[in-house]
Amino acid sequence: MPDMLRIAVPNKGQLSDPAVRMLVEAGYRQRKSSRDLVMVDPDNNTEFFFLRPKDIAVYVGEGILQAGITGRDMLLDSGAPVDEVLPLGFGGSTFRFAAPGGGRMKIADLDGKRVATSFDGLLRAYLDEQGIDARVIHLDGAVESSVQLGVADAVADVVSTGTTLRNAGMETFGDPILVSEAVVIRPTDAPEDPQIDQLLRRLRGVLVARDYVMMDYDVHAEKLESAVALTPGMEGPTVSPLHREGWVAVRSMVPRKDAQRIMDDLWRLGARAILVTDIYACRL
Ligand SMILES: Nc1ncnc2c1ncn2[C@@H]1O[C@H](COP(=O)(O)OP(=O)(O)OP(=O)(O)O)[C@@H](O)[C@H]1O
Ligand SMILES: O=P(O)(O)OC[C@H]1O[C@H](OP(=O)(O)OP(=O)(O)O)[C@H](O)[C@@H]1O
Ligand SMILES: [Mg+2]
Repeated sequence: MPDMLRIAVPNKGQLSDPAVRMLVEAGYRQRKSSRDLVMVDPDNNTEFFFLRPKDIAVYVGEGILQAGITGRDMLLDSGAPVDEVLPLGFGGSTFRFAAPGGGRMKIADLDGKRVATSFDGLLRAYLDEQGIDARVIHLDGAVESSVQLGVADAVADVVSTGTTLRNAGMETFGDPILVSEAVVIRPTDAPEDPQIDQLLRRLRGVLVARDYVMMDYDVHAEKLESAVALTPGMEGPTVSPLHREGWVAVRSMVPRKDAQRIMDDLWRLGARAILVTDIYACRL
């Protein structure tokens, strides 16, 4: 038996629940209480450590844990020797500048100003790259209040819906510094690991099961080529004979978001008995 795989999972914050949900969908056991710090899953020879999202890159970078789930923004902010190996499609956000009256500001206006953030590493790197000489004020959270309270002139912060900024009377300006989402990270130059490959295959399977549905339909053989052009599938659809002269049954994966439009198009083409079902799990 190989050593137990050790994986870091966010213990709180925006990424915690969706990360746990995804691991459960991938067949892993998860903690019962939000106070548990460690959870052993003997069936999968895996141990999960519940850690602060910002610390996860540090643990993985030190090689203590073989992989972790964190935000791309946190990974880059940490400067730890870790690589992003799989984007996970949740925890989507942008990292942006904002200030009162930001609508009329440019990034160059930050020269000589104070900018508050919880992501010093990211912000400093960006300011240096842009050649802007601003003072970085580190805050642990609730950064949006800093301007109103007079400790900063602008902020660089995580923006999702923009509600928090709006409520603080601020507007974003400049291009986003970074577009982020939850990602799986591994130590830089980590060796091949069959257990990690299996974890990643399972997570990719969850992503596909979420994004795709299975579509079945019957169509006249004469229309098969046009129908298949609408539902090309992953490696070509399965076509089986029907017990009805001149007709075939087709089965193909289609993107979930396009399913209704494809059903309409197939119907117009003369396809019938069009069925859509969820994919519970998959390995492609
Ligand atoms: N409102 C949001 N919507 C989506 N993703 C978000 C949102 N806020 C933060 N994130 C993302 O979630 C990740 C974790 O951020 P979160 O704010 O939960 O951690 P945190 O507040 O710094 O954690 P803690 O303060 O508990 O250490 C980051 O990658 C961030 O980009
Ligand atoms: O654009 P919005 O949809 O309003 O979301 C963005 C806010 O969400 C996060 O805060 P969180 O709730 O994690 O609090 P924190 O300041 O303690 O990190 C982030 O730091 C922003 O403040
Ligand atoms: Mg937060």
